[in-house]
Amino acid sequence: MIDYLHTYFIMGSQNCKKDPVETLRRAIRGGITAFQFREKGEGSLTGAEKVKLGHRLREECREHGIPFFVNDDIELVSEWKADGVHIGQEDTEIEKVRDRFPDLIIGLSVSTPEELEQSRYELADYLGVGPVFKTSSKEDAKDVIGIEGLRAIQNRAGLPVVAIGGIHEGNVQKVRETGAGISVISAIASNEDPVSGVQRLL
Ligand SMILES: Cc1ncc(COP(=O)(O)OP(=O)(O)O)c(N)n1
Ligand SMILES: Cc1nc(C(=O)O)sc1CCOP(=O)(O)O
Ligand SMILES: [Mg+2]
Repeated sequence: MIDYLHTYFIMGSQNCKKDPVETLRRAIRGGITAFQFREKGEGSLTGAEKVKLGHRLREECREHGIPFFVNDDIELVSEWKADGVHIGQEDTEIEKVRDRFPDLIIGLSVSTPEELEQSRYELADYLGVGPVFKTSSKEDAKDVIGIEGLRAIQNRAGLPVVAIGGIHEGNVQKVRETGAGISVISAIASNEDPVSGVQRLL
């Protein structure tokens, strides 16, 4: 595993109980190792408001040495001087992203061994694999793959993997045992106290 994948927090304002900048600040205090800005879905910001919030979250990450990832939108990579981007199977093709940003950290979503084989996954730096468990944070989530599904992709890919989907303090140990990193939205963003939300995952 790459260090930054250990405890990877994903969030947009639509996920937060409190102010998003304060939520990220607390998550950083708790010990997250990477952050992805995913402003997406019902209640999310768009346009100038999204760009402005992205700048504030990016600044928070920079101050604390936390890698900042953009979800989906490669047009905002340069605007925010992001460290990386995370793309899925339905987003901009990885070939195009790698051509345009040779030095960017690129994460690619993979849900099944078949998807893996059909992807140019060797162009990615890491794979986001899931949903490992049932999630309510992504409307169009694919079928749950479980720990076995996670291991099947890990064994084939030979790339660092971060697991995603429904990970919380009650099941995190099973995921940690696979050697994958963990990425979460609700276990931190929906926690009344994001500091302890992170610490319970560590
Ligand atoms: C670390 C990580 N893994 C997987 C995803 C999901 O990406 P995608 O399939 O493109 O879905 P959206 O997040 O864009 O709805 C992710 N964002 N991060
Ligand atoms: C953004 C995302 N991608 C997934 C995938 O399976 O690719 S599951 C998911 C949502 C993760 O949120 P939570 O930690 O609240 O379940
Ligand atoms: Mg996507």
